[in-house]
Amino acid sequence: MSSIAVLGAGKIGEALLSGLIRAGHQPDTLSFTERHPGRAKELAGRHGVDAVAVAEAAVNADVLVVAVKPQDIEPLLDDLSGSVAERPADRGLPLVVSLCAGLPTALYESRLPPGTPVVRAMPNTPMLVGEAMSVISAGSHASEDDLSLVEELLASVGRVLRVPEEQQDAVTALSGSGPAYFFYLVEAMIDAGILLGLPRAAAAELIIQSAVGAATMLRGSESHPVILREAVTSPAGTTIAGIRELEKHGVRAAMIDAIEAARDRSVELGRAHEGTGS
Ligand SMILES: NC(=O)C1=CN([C@@H]2O[C@H](COP(=O)(O)OP(=O)(O)OC[C@H]3O[C@@H](n4cnc5c(N)ncnc54)[C@H](OP(=O)(O)O)[C@@H]3O)[C@@H](O)[C@H]2O)C=CC1
Ligand SMILES: O=C(O)[C@@H]1CCC=N1
Repeated sequence: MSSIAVLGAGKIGEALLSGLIRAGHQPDTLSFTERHPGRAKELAGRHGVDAVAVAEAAVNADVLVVAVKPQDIEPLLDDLSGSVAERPADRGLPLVVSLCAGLPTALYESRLPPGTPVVRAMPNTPMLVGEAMSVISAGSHASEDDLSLVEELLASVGRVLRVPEEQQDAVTALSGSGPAYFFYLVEAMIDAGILLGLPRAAAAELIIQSAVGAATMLRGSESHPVILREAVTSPAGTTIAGIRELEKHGVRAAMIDAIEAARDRSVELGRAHEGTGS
């Protein structure tokens, strides 16, 4: 089994560690790096995984998963480029997997030793419960074996799709950020229940179970979401009265604009590092 080091064990890095352990990866094949000793200790205790220095991970791990904020990538790349170059020849180059929104594989390739294989991956937080949607793209030195290894790794915590790298900003907006939009809608619907006088716990149970039921129907059905929605929408009934308000408030257009803005931000995060390569 490949040894995997997660560089930056924040929200998504910890979700990955936790998802991999849940999926049966042995904790002694995993490690992570963190800037704050307190957080490193807490995580090591929670998951039974070793906290290591970036230089140690860069020399020893087979796979380096980069999970820092895009704004923090420059110092990490500086550290990595020196340390990866110090790997013993018989270890070969590590496979670098970037989870960072917006950052192209070309950025890593321009800063790491020549030939370093890089895969860009965009997972999402449902990997915590084995239901991630992860999307992967190969950089110019990543082989089919590299891509398959990342696919296998991420398949242990959810579903995986391959796309050409130019689609990754759109992917980031749709499935990377997507869970946040569902959580936002659920929050808003629970608030509506409170407005209508239901206890918060009851409103939450009604909406969460409805979300799980709707998601299960979407996954299991050959039907388009429109057909499923029409089946709920009775003539002169309650649902159409609600749908009319959603249309009046431009909720569909707002969702399209929101996802377009997220895509644009992903592009912008990548552009911030243009010209920093050697
Ligand atoms: N959250 C999500 O749903 C998803 C996030 N991503 C991507 O994952 C990346 C991380 O996001 P997220 O987990 O939300 O962010 P977090 O800020 O929660 O996690 C990043 C972690 O990396 C640490 N860190 C920063 N620099 C270093 C370094 N040089 N060495 C070791 N640790 C370091 C940070 O420490 P400190 O606290 O000091 O900043 C922080 O704990 C981003 O690039 C994001 O685009 C991708 C898919 C989904
Ligand atoms: O908000 C972000 O930038 C990250 C990337 C996708 C989900 N969270």
